[in-house]
Amino acid sequence: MRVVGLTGGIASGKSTVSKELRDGSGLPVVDADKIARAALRKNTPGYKRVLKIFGKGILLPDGNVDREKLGNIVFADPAQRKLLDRALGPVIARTMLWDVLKHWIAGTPVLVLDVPLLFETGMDRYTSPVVVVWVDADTEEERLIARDGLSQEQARNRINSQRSLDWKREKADIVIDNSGSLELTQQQIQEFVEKITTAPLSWKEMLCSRNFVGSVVAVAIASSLCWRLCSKRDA
Ligand SMILES: CC(C)(COP(=O)(O)OP(=O)(O)OC[C@H]1O[C@@H](n2cnc3c(N)ncnc32)[C@H](O)[C@@H]1O)[C@@H](O)C(=O)NCCC(=O)NCCS
Ligand SMILES: Nc1ncnc2c1ncn2[C@@H]1O[C@H](COP(=O)(O)OP(=O)(O)OP(=O)(O)O)[C@@H](O)[C@H]1O
Repeated sequence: MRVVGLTGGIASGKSTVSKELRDGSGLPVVDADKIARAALRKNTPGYKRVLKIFGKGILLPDGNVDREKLGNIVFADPAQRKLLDRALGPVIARTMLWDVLKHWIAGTPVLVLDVPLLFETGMDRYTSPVVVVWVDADTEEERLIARDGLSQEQARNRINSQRSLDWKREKADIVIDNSGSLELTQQQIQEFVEKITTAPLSWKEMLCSRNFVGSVVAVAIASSLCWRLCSKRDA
């Protein structure tokens, strides 16, 4: 299975690109933001861990986490953000791993992991190619403010809580420049989909493929059975 990493900055257009990959090209996408949202749902283990750290002050009257309030706390203070990352990181990582495994078992040929913190968490080591959705800094800030109704300070805090988009761009295998129109972005997506669905498998992808692992396991079981039968017969 080819596991493609999709990342970028906050509001750079990852969801826009991943929606196009899913709906336009039929590629399955594992969405880390969606998993993170589920991990904070009321009374889940993630919710309980976060509540222990941040206290009941981050709750809405109905007991759900006030995401805006928690966001304002963690994006204004790196130490608080680290606490949240430590509480939710393992829960998110476990769910993602499980999702990848399900796709591997089902024989999915190409899977996209949409992970905002792909580089920051080191997950880029397990994905290839790594696709970075890039926009210039002014456009990123404008789109973030327009989408989430944030003040400029709130938007800057959120942007600065991640590695810069230019740094991510340097580390990318493929860059999608989403500073222009959606049509221009769609053209780039089509070119990249063509590349990832037709490129031959690397040796790492072949070693991890379901068929290869299946064959190794089958040979191991068969030789162990043979060995047992032969040693019984000789005894
Ligand atoms: C702080 C929270 C409650 C704010 O919720 P809110 O609805 O305002 O934002 P949302 O979840 O839609 O995230 C928007 C974007 O913020 C950025 N972001 C989210 N968490 C982090 C983080 N810990 N560090 C840096 N950037 C982050 C991402 O680019 C993400 O796409 C929420 O972001 C959260 O629970 N974050 C921790 C989980 C996490 O690390 N998510 C990223 C998955 S890799
Ligand atoms: N090419 C584009 N032209 C105009 N607006 C765009 C373009 N691409 C995305 N947008 C808008 O910019 C905003 C941010 O895009 P999107 O939500 O896809 O970013 P994201 O990287 O997934 O954000 P986050 O990191 O917060 O999850 C959205 O309101 C989206 O509609």
